[in-house]
Amino acid sequence: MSSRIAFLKGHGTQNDFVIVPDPENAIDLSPAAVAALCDRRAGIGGDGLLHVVRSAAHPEAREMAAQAEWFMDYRNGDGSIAEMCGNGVRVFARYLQRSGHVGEGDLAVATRAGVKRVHIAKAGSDSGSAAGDITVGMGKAVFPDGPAESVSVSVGAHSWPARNVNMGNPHAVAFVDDLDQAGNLWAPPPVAPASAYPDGVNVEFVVERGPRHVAMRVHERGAGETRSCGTGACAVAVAAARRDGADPAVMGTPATYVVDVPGGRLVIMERPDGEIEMTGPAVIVAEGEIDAAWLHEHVEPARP
Ligand SMILES: N[C@@H](CCC[C@H](N)C(=O)O)C(=O)O
Repeated sequence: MSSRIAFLKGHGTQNDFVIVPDPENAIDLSPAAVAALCDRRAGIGGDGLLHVVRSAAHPEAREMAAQAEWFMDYRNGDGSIAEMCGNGVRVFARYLQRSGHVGEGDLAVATRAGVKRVHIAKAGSDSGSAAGDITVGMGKAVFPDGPAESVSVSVGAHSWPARNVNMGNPHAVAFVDDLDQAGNLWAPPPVAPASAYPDGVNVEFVVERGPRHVAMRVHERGAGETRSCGTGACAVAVAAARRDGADPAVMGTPATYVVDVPGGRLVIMERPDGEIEMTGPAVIVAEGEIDAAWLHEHVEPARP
């Protein structure tokens, strides 16, 4: 291992990530090392980490290498692995663009939830965002228990019915009267039955803001309360649509929802075939070098 490891820091609607470019998958990023890098006081700080690896060089992505050159090896801030990160994939694409690996336009990114199609808008176009927004084909939402509210979410003595929505990763979406009712979301709010989520769950609290316009707060599995969650915003948009009686498959037209998060705004469109597109910003804010000796202290020793 060299004595310095390059990193960048970026965010999408303030869901922030440490980015570690490692094309040949040569860096030992143990859960402890990831947690150390994401620590906001003793490390760089981030809700999660984007390990940028060539698909051909990663055992979990090799089969996708023909479709997508790059694999987003996503880790939560506590070091755990997640299947997918919607804000992360936009920031991942922005990194690839900034580093010259790809240009504006279309690209494919391999993730643990399959290959995602990404479109990087031309700078200054479309949304008026200086860097150009990024749109991601997020796939279809799955309702493991059907579209009705099948689980419940609690905060203190208060409990709400919630929808179980899977966007590659698990979500529980609860509509509340006021986002303050969610209280402090650093600890995971209890979700029942726990058996609905054997691997843990991301929990979204949602209020209506207007026609096809909602706002949310989120507790992210493996990170605590974050300022945004892209997969969560998609889960919220489809849950809101079903609540409004808007099913694009039945209507034959897309349903578009604006989802406000504490860190900004995401626009989610569900097509009649169920495919969901998410559009939002992605920003690289810094780059630097990690002292490899410091990181090495956090790498778990190999077991005999
Ligand atoms: N912030 C992400 C989701 C990251 C993974 C999540 N915490 C999980 O464990 O499933 C997003 O933007 O989607």
